[in-house]
Amino acid sequence: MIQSSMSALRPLRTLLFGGHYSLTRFCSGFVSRIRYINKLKENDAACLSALQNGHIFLFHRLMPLLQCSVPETFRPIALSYSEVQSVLHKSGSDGSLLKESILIGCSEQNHAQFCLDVGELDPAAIIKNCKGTFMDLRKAFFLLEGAEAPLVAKAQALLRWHQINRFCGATGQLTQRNQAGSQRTCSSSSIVYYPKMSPVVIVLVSDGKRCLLGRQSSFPRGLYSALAGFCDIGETLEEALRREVAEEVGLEVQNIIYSSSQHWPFPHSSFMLACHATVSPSHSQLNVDHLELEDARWFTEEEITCALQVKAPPWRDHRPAAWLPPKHAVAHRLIMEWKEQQHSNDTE
Ligand SMILES: NC(=O)C1=CN([C@@H]2O[C@H](COP(=O)(O)OP(=O)(O)OC[C@H]3O[C@@H](n4cnc5c(N)ncnc54)[C@H](OP(=O)(O)O)[C@@H]3O)[C@@H](O)[C@H]2O)C=CC1
Ligand SMILES: [Mg+2]
Repeated sequence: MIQSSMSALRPLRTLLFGGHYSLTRFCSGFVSRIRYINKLKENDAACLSALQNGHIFLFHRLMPLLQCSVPETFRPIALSYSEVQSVLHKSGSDGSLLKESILIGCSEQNHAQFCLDVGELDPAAIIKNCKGTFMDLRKAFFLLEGAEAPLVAKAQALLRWHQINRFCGATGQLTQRNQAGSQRTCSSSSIVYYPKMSPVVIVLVSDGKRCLLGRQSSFPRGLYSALAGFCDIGETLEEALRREVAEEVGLEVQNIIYSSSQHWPFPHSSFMLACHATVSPSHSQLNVDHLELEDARWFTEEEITCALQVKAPPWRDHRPAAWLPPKHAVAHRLIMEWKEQQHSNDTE
């Protein structure tokens, strides 16, 4: 089903070193992969050839095709070009759809990776032929392991971006994509459009002994998370963060410390910038804006430890126990970092 890594290396070597590659140079895997992806974005013919030797992840109306190996363990299915050709053929398509595949990356085994939305075709035939299932990303994202969740999220974000950027905002004309799908151009206005992410700040506020979590009414029952909000045009990260906390809970934060970032596929494609911040205990009185948040409250370390043990909301309880975002979410990372910090404070 999956091509051997040696055969997939050939196009990469030829492209980078014109066939006279040096093994020593080639062995710097990370740099080679990055440059390979960059070449594929610039060179349509090379990208088409990489597609013929690459791995393709199928989606149906933005739902990834997943295979369940062990109960509750899902993986995206990597298909070869000929396998997708055969699947399309069996679904009554002539295979020309394959050219619409979008480049998403390059595996550590040097397979160029692509995604393709087959939303026009009957999903039942594809599911039967691939022995998989198309699953809503909101559910799939949390069932996938390690590096596969961000890859699937990136693929879905790119597919969505292409679906909603078919026309130029200035001329109303159709835009054309390059083969990699890394940009779209309007031939009439010459405007080049690139895939976009919306910057979002997310912050775990601490008063020294407790951390602040909130929930929107749209969250699953009992789920609490760090405060988050979209950056306005012209704002710095720090300004957006101070504004969001002031708007949502009426506090003025200090000591902003950057933690990490992540691409987040919801609601569309967000670039989460995660930070820690503090307020003094004497200025920790909350004034929650209930138009934005259903609830916000301070959690002790003990309460956080309990909440981390709740795996899913206890549906029958009238007031369900609080539970926290899963490991994939940068909010989870902020909470774990805060917990560690509490321990190092105790041992100082
Ligand atoms: N990865 C993680 O750990 C976490 C991720 N998140 C993500 O952060 C995102 C932002 O948090 P949230 O509290 O909802 O944000 P906000 O507090 O900014 O509130 C969301 C509202 O902001 C308005 N808005 C402004 N700019 C945009 C934009 N570019 N795109 C969409 N809406 C915009 C919309 O209002 P209107 O509808 O009135 O136009 C929207 O309903 C969430 O979508 C969530 O998925 C949140 C918590 C944890
Ligand atoms: Mg918010």
